Amino acid sequence: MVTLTAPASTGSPPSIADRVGTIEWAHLARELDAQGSAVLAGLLSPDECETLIALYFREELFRSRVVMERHGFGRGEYKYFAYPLPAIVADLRALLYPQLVPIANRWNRDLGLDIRYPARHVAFLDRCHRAGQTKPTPLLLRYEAGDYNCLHQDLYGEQVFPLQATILLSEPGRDFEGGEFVLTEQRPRRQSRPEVVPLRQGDGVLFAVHTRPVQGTRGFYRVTLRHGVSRVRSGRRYTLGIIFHDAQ
Ligand SMILES: O=C(O)CCC(=O)C(=O)O
Ligand SMILES: [Fe+2]
Repeated sequence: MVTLTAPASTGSPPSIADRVGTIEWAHLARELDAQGSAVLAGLLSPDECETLIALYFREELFRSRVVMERHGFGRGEYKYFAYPLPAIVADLRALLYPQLVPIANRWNRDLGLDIRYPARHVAFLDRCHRAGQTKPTPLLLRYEAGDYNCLHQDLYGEQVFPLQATILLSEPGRDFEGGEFVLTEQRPRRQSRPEVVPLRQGDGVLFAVHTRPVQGTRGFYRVTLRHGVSRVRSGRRYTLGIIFHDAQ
């Protein structure tokens, strides 16, 4: 886990760029290599979380709403932002991406894949758009008591950036109970490994979208990841999802 420096009590919190800049990316990369996920503690302030939750009710900001039960995805709902993204969402997406590119490129090399990612997010989006993936994928999710999110992978076409982020906007214990962020890792010819990632309000979790390399005794092998959310027992839970590829 990487803990970000708490904003000074006077003045405004540091910009997203300053916060992303102070993250110990080398440490985070080791965590991602070891576990397939890593926590960014205190990525957003409580005020920023509440502001993002309030956006959920501004219909004009979104391109679509998905009721998960209708598709067998679980229970609860989410909304995909339309372009232009709200500034804080656009900033997180554009600023986290370049930090993740070296990890993504190394993972592809270790998996024997030819694809490499450009240093800037606009260049990767251009690649997505040319492949017909033009719709924005950042989303807000909302869960109430009894809701959950089935294990899944956020793939939206052949263009895939192999890491993504989810930020918990609600405070566990106060706003909701249950609703844990869960990852599973399926290893070749072995049973799946579950991992629950404890998060507080404002914490982000970075994780592999679909596959990642794991160092074995005879080189790297590929594991398959899925993520989801256990049942919310009470209250309401909101998250912000940042996916770096666009959708068809
Ligand atoms: O609500 C969550 O914690 C998971 C959200 C999710 O599936 C995503 O961000 O892609
Ligand atoms: Fe997801």
